[in-house]
Amino acid sequence: MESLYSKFFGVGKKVLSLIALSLNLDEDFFEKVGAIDKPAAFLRLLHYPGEMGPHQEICSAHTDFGTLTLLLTDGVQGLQICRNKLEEPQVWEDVPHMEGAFIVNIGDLMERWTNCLYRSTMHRVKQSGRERYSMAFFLDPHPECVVECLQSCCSESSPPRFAPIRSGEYLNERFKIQSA
Ligand SMILES: O=C(O)CCC(=O)C(=O)O
Ligand SMILES: [Fe+2]
Repeated sequence: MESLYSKFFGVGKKVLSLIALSLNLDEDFFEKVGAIDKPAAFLRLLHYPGEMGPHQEICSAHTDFGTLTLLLTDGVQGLQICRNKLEEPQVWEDVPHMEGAFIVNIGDLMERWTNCLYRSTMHRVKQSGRERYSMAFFLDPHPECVVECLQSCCSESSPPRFAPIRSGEYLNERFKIQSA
């Protein structure tokens, strides 16, 4: 489990360095500000039994709260994304399984950092009638990490949409709402 965690961590770090380069930042920017942190990053092992009652969605539509999420599934279909979460009605697309590939979901804190340049991915899991296993690795920043609009993501015509916030404060609030 330890080495699996380290592998996910390494891939997450690499993806974050590519995102940093795409934003004209140093490649280790997110690492330096505490966006990637042990043990804030955590791995969730998921098992969906084949028969889950009358509900169509076995994991309802949501965005993940943190920086990035890496997903590995056993290939059983069910995961869907909505490319434009603001559109009504929402349009859902199946995420095709690619052997050996990670699925990368952008989280809400990355959306805040980039002033919506990178939008957090709205996703859900629909029941397929088949048993399904997946692993989700959530890259959450250090609780003290302050998430504020990046210079390269705002301008006079596109001012910051979100106030700076400490990651711990933001995530606690989201978890509280989720479990209410
Ligand atoms: O099982 C999956 O494919 C997705 C799980 C998920 O979105 C989550 O745990 O946040
Ligand atoms: Fe999720």
